[in-house]
Amino acid sequence: MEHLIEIKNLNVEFHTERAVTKALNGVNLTIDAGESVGLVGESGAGKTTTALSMLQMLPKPAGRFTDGDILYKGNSLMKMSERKMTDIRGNKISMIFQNPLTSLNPVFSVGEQIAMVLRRHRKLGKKEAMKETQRLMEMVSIPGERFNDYPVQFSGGMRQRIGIAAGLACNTELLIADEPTTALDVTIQAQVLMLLKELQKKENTALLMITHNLGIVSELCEKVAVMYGGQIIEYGLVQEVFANPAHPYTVGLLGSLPKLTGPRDELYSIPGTVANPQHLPSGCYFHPRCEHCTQECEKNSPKMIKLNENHYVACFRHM
Ligand SMILES: Nc1ncnc2c1ncn2[C@@H]1O[C@H](COP(=O)(O)OP(=O)(O)OP(=O)(O)O)[C@@H](O)[C@H]1O
Repeated sequence: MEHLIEIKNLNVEFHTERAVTKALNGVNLTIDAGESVGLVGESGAGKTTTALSMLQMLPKPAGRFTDGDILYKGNSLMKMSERKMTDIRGNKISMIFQNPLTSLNPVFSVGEQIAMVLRRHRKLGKKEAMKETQRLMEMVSIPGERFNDYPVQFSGGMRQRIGIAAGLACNTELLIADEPTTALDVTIQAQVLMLLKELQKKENTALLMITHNLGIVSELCEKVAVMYGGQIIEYGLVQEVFANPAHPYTVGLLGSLPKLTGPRDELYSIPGTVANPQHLPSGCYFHPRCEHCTQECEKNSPKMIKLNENHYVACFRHM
């Protein structure tokens, strides 16, 4: 079956006057139609860079693809003309950001902004676009009469729901949500996430959920990809990976979650600091923090291996 998205050995660097940051170091990931995938890992692991690469929106001139490819339904995004890419961006692949105020333009009403997307990508006329915008706003429980209100007139939770409506405006095939609820308080967070899940299922949109929050992944996603040092080091069905984490880093991430039931253990935190992408270690990037580290781990980089149909890991302990 053709994948909706196939990221193959993706390498991205950021070149600044001071340093070269190796943000992505051979990312491999597939997303199929309608599938929901959680992308997790500590700050700096390369999650946002992976997402921006899919939209060909790396900050320029610092961001550079140095190797690999991204296929959208079998076609290379790297080789695509800017015109075709503009059509895919915001139409087939959309992104919801952490703070929707930065992606919503303050000088246009929210209705106008969604309508603009519809007119451009779905070629709707003015009246049709307005009607469709109001339908979308109501789908995320914002009254259609608020079409002419400006972003500042909405609460944070409402703005994020508008972000979701805008993200889904064009029969989007893949919605990328980058920490979409961290700026919201917990009850509103839960509402926005439930809505996202509901709409994703209803519209059969694939979802890439970028988050630090493993609880969100277990609620919302079928699959999970764990990132470390610009690589995916464990991947599989959420139930399988969370029940039997195979990479010591994933074990650490899951161990650092507070338990709601049972005896209260000390909260575990992974020793050491996140790999520095300006000075990556030799061998397995996690080895300086790993309690199972051997000489092999210091020297060589582990390849991703299949543990079973639903579970893959890159760690010498499993080879
Ligand atoms: N425009 C840029 N210029 C230079 N370095 C950058 C730039 N954008 C990102 N980086 C670096 O690339 C690495 C990966 O960053 P990225 O934002 O993808 O991580 P992340 O996993 O999304 O982190 P977070 O969870 O904090 O958002 C980091 O070391 C970051 O400092």
